[in-house]
Amino acid sequence: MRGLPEAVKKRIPLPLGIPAALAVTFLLLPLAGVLAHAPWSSLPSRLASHEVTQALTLSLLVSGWALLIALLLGVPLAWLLARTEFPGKSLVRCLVMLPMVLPPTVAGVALLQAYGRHGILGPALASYDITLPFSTAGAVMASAFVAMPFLVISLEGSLAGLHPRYEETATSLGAAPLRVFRTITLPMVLPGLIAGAALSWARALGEFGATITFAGNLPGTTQTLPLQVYLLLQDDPEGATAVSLLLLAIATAILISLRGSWLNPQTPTKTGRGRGAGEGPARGVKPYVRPSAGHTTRGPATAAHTAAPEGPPRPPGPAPTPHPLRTTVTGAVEATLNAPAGTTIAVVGPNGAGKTTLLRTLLGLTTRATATTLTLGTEDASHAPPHHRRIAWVPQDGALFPHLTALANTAYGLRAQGTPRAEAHREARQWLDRLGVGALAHHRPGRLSGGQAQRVALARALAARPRLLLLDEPLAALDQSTRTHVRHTLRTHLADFPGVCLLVTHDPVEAVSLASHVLVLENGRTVQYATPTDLTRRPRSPWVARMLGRNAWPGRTTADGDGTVLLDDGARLTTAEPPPAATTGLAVVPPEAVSLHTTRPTGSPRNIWQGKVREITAQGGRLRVLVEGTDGAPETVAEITPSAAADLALAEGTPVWASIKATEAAFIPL
Ligand SMILES: Nc1ncnc2c1ncn2[C@@H]1O[C@H](COP(=O)(O)OP(=O)(O)OP(=O)(O)O)[C@@H](O)[C@H]1O
Repeated sequence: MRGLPEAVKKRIPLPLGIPAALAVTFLLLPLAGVLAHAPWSSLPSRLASHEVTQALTLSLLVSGWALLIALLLGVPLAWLLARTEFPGKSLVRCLVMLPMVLPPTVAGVALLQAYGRHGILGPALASYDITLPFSTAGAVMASAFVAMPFLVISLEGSLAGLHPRYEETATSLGAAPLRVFRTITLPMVLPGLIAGAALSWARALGEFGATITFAGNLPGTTQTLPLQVYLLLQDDPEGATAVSLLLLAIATAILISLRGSWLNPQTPTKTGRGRGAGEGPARGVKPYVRPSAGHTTRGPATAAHTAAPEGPPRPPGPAPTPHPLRTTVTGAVEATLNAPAGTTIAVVGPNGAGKTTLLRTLLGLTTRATATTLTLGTEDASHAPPHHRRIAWVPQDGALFPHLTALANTAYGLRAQGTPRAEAHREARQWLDRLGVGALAHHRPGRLSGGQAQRVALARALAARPRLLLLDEPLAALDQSTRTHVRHTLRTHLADFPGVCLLVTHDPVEAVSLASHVLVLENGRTVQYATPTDLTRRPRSPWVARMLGRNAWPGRTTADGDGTVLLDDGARLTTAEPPPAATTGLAVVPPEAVSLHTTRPTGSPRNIWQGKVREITAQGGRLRVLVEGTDGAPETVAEITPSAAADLALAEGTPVWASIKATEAAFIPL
C-alpha cells in the first residue's frame, strides 16, 4: 500500500473487506491444499525420476519454442496494431484475443481443422512429409497459439503508452526506422515486452487442453508436465501433487521476478510534461508586452557578440554551411517562407491554428499538409524521407530519451548519421559544455531539472548538425526564472546556428525577443509574416493585436473619409489621421493610451465611452484594467499606474469613462 495517503491506508470498509478476504481465501485454499498434501519426504526422488525430468525437459523445450514463435510473430504484430491504421484492425485485434477466451480444447480442434491430416493445410504439409498433429512441433504450435496473445496485448499496451514524439524526435535526428525501433522503441517498451514474454512463456508452460487435443499425450514427444499431472492423477495422486508443486514453484518464480523493478514503467523525465492530445500546460495569450521589448535579428555581426559569454567561440564540428530555407506548404496549413540562413521565425497563432501541423509537415511526419517545395540550402528536400531531411525538432518537453544519459542523448544524431562512437561522444560533450550542462553528461533525463533538460534537448538538436531547427514552445514547461535563463541560452546559441529556426510560441515576449520574423497562422492560413516591429505597429488581425496586448476592434471607415470608424460593436471611433474612406480594417489602440475617469471627462479626447471595470490585473509595475463597455461601447483595456487606480478607487464593477485621444488611435486597412 505504499504511496497511499495515511487515511486511506487505515480504513478498510467492511462491505469491501469481507468479500476481499473471501476472495483471498478462495485463491489461497487450493494452493494450501497442494502444499499440505505434497509428498515432502519422497519429493526429491519423485521429481528426479526419469518420467518427470523427461516431461520437464519437453515442457521447457515446447514453451521455449512457443515463446520464440510468439516473439518473432507477435512483436511486429503488436507494433502494427499500436502504431498503424489499416483496414480490419479491430478484427485483427479480436483475432489476437480469441485464443485467450476460447476453451483450449476448442483451440485444439481448430488447430486440427487447419493443420490436421484433413485440415486446410494438412494435405499440402503432408506432401512435404510434414505432420504436425501428435508431434512435438504440434505441441509447440498448440502452446504458441494460446500463449501469443499475452505477448501481443502486453506489448501493444506498452507501445500505445509510449508517446510517438520520442520516435519522431529520433527520426528527426537522422535515425532510419529500424534504428529508431532498435534504439528507442524497444528499450522504452522493454518492461512491457519482458512482462508479456514472461506471461506468454508461463502460459505456454502450463498449456494443456489445446496440446492434448492437437498433439496427444505421447511420453517423450508431446507429454509435457501439465499432461503428466493429468495422467498421474488417475494412478498416483501423490505424484500428481508433486509435479503440480513443481509447476506451482515455476509460476511463483515468474510472478516474483515480474515484481522486479524492470516491470515498473519508465519515468521519462522530470519534465515529462508531454503533450499528447489535449495534454500540456494551460496556455493563453500573455498580457501586454511592450513593443520596445526589443528583438534579435541574427546574423554574423550579432553572432560573435552574443555567443561570447558562453562556451567556446565556435560550435564543435566542421565549419557550418549556411542553409537558407525556401518552402511552400499547402493543405491543412498554407504558408510560404523564404528566409535567409540565420533567421529565427516565431510561429504564433491561436490554439488549433496549425502551428504544430506546419512543423510536422516540414519534418515529413504528417500527410495532412504537404511541403510542395522545401529547399534547404541548395538541396530540394520536398520528397526526402524524414530521417534524411536533417531537420531537428525539439518538442515542447524536450523528449529526451529516458534510457540514455545526457551525453548519449546528445550524441544520438551523430551516431545515427554514422559518426564513430568516440568522435560522436567527444562532439556531444563539447555541445553540452557549450550549453553549460557538461557536468550533467552522465545523468539520465530523470535526474535533470526542467531548464537542464531543455538545454540538453537543444544541445542534442544542434549536435545533429541540422539544416533547419524546429522548436515547439521550448520554454512553455519552465517556471518564470528558469525561462529567463533558458531564453538567454537560446538567444545566444541561435545566433550561431547556420540555418533557419522556426520557433512555435504562445508567448509574445518569446516571439519578439527571440525572432527576427513572426509568422502568424490562423485557421491554417498565414495572416501575417512580418518583423516584430512591423507586427507591433501594424497587426493585421484582432488576434495578433490582442496577443501583443493592444486594443483591436474590427470596423469600417465612413464613406466621407473624415477619420470616423464605425466599429462592428456599434460604437464610433475618431482617428486623427483620416484613413481611406469606406474601408474595412482594424482600429488599434495601445492600452497605455486609454485614460480612465470616474466622471465624464471634458477637453480634447474625442473618443469617450462609458463602461464598468470587469477585471484588474498587475502587469509589471502597472495595472491593466479591463473595462466592459455599456450602450454598445467595445471592451477596452487600459494600462494605468497603481496610484492612478488608487486615486480613482477602482474596483471590479466601478463605473468608469474611458477616453482615447484621436491621435492615439490607428486604423489598419485589412
Ligand atoms: N492528426 C490530425 N488529424 C486531423 N486533424 C488534426 C490532426 N491534428 C490536428 N488536427 C487539427 O488541425 C488543426 C491544427 O492543429 P495543430 O495541432 O497544428 O494546431 P496548433 O496551432 O499547433 O494548436 P495548439 O496551439 O493548440 O498546439 C486543429 O483544428 C486540429 O484539431
